[in-house]
Amino acid sequence: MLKVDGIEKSYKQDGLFSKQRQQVLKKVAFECKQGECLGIIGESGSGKSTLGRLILGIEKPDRGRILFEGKNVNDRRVRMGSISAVFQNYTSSINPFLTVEEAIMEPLKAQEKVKADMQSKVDTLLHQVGLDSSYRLKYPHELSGGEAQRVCIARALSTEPRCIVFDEAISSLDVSVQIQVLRLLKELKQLYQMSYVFITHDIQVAAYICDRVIIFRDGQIEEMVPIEQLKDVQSVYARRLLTYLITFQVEDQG
Ligand SMILES: Nc1ncnc2c1ncn2[C@@H]1O[C@H](COP(=O)(O)OP(=O)(O)OP(=O)(O)O)[C@@H](O)[C@H]1O
Repeated sequence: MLKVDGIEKSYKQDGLFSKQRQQVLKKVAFECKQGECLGIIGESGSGKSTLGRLILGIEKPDRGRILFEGKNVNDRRVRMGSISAVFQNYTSSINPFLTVEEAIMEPLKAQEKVKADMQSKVDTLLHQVGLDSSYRLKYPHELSGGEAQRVCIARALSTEPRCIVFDEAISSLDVSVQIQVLRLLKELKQLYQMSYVFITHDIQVAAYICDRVIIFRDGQIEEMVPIEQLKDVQSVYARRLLTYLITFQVEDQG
């Protein structure tokens, strides 16, 4: 369904006259199957978000290609309505001047797919993310973090995408809200048979929702494992990273 084929990406390094480029992604290749949740775990700065932006077509790779159902995501028509995103920063993801209803309908308007029964569609989406119709006319500043992120999920679902990229999408929520949202995402994935690319630094979250994970290191795939084999990763780096993340999370929660 989603095929990342040998992509490379570099950015110009800081400094007005610098000609040097930082190679952020190096020959990254993998596939995400239909209905699969593929986790991307890696250290800060390893290139996870860059990879997410390339999958979403927000930026283009220097080399290689990303195919969605055999077609290049560089073409807006290929990704529009088919690939959605939910980012960490839910407050800035929603236009503060739009009501919840308008925010949810925004992607459909962009697709010129606004229909007469739009209100019932908004109600259905709100219901699916655990919010009732009374939220329709609220503004983002009237929502809690968890509610705002549910609205972002409803908006991402509005076009009935076949793939959603989550970039640290639940990291800033309280742990209890994280669990609710994760349950919700699992149910929705099953309901719509969607694929998820789930970028996270949280190993427990990955263990809960992902079918497979890619351990990312310095812009490259270090290892790719089914979630049930996560504790058996082979490379020394992957083992160290996982141990570090688990220790960090346990300390963080204790
Ligand atoms: N638009 C950009 N211009 C220049 N450099 C960039 C740009 N975007 C990312 N980078 C650099 O690319 C590297 C990878 O960044 P990226 O945000 O993809 O990492 P990450 O793994 O998502 O990190 P984090 O977990 O902290 O979000 C970093 O060194 C970053 O400074």
